[in-house]
Amino acid sequence: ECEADAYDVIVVGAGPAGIVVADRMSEAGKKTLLLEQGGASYYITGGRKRPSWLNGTDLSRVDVPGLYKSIFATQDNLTCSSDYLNSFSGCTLGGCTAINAGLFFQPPASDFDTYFPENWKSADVADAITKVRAKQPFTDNPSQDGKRYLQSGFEVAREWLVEGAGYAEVTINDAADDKSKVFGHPEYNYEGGQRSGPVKTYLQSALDRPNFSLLTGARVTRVDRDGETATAVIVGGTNGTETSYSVCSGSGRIILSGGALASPQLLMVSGIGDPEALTNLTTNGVLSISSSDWINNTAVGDKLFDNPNTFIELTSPNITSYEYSYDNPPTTDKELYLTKRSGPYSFGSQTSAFWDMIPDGNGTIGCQGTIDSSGALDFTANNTITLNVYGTSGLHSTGKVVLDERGLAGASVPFYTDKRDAVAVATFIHNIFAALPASLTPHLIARNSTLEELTTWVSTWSQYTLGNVLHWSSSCRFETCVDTNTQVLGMDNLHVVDASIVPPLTTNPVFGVMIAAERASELILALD
Ligand SMILES: Cc1cc2nc3c(=O)[nH]c(=O)nc-3n(C[C@H](O)[C@H](O)[C@H](O)COP(=O)(O)OP(=O)(O)OC[C@H]3O[C@@H](n4cnc5c(N)ncnc54)[C@H](O)[C@@H]3O)c2cc1C
Repeated sequence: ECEADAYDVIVVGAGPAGIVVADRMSEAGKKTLLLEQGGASYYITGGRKRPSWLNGTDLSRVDVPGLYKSIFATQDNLTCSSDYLNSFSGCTLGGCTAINAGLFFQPPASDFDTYFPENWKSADVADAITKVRAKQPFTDNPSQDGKRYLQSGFEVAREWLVEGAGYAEVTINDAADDKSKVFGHPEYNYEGGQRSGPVKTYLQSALDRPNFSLLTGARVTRVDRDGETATAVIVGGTNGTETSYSVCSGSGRIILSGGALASPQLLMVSGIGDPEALTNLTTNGVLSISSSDWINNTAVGDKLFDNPNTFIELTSPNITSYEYSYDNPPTTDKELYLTKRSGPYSFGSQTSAFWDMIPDGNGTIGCQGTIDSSGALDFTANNTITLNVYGTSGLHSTGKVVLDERGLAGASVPFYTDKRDAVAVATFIHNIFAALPASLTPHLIARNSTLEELTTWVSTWSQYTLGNVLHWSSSCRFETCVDTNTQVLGMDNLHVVDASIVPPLTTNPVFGVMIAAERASELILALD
């Protein structure tokens, strides 16, 4: 009964969420179209951007974990252009999972039980978690020769946090529910010493199905709707041309998976959002839908979240720092990687991760630390490492997705507007500094700083404080922006499934975003 050229499901955006949901829709027999504005990333997708030392291999720069940090220096069209987004983000097959560090931590059950609505509690997402774990490999020991590399920082941190501060050493994803004073080797979604992620797993199973189509270089500019029914997505071409892709009338669904900045933007340019923002879009000539056809909802783009980051530089005579190179890795490390997928280039520079839950009224605020293999900014001498401290779940301060006069999305996230957040992060630092060994010297903040001094320091801007981690989430929340089936409020067949619907997690987002996409797939399929 569906029109010949229409789809059962159109998914906008091939990030981790869009790939998972498109795979599950096609698996269920839906004629599925996945639209991605970016292009090739991993070698298997046709990606060929790489340093010359990878010539002759079946690797692009995306495949090699140790090239992670180079994305901040050269982007090769893997990130979103300033004609599309006012933020640093992945715009390529895999979305940010093609450019990120690959840290892959399962969120604790308490995140679902505390912050998610009915139908999304830990018991409800248990199958979704099992599915992600079955389909997406991860490891805390990525080097294929089985050895751990660049461990001097890990050993110093273990002495400090485990022997000194009483943290438990755990295999992080085996003890996923425990995020109080735990320490371990970071988990990465790598396989065989290479970057994995949904492009290497879910996208490959989708591509094997005849009812699945993937279109790259396809930027969706808006959703066409007939009142409460989404009918098509419009893809912009060069010179203002437009192509329309329709969903089956009566039964089709459109799923927005553009990420926590882009999905609210797509809703707004389709006449769904805060009337003040829609009025601005109209004034600027971006929106031409009459205000009587708007779906007014101030929750679209509201309560955007990112983790506030603090860099702490630490020096110890027992540490040997390691700087990664894009063009010229040391010969032994290059050979180790090329011949055995081993050595420092088999992972993305983080050598340790740890968490604590800081009491906050009747609840808790999650805090995470990760330790990098080198110093940063003004402290790049050898013997130095960088500790990234972020506040995570339970933080109170949030921001907003803001559209500029061109209708492009950017982020406004004023960290620590709620002082409890700064106190929690400062408490985390204060607690671990109480156990800092004499051999480990912190820079810029004294080892005996008071809680008040640390609270002021984390919430005062410098190159080391108030940093964005680029973990955008929570900008289209359950019950105010989407219902618990991920349907946009006021719409019949328009969904948001990506980091936008995920509340602030205790862990880095990707694992949680993939769980959310698995759970959303179950709920969407159950609607038919
Ligand atoms: C530098 C960096 C490092 C990070 N490190 C980690 C890490 O180590 N571990 C971790 O867990 N998280 C990390 N993150 C965050 C994590 O990658 C993101 O939270 C996650 O990828 C979000 O998934 P998503 O599916 O919601 O959106 P995204 O990954 O942003 O994917 C959205 C996709 O949709 C496409 N799209 C958007 N709008 C349109 C449109 N209009 N038309 C067509 N296509 C569109 C985009 O091009 C993009 O490919 C990092 C992020 C960055 C930027």
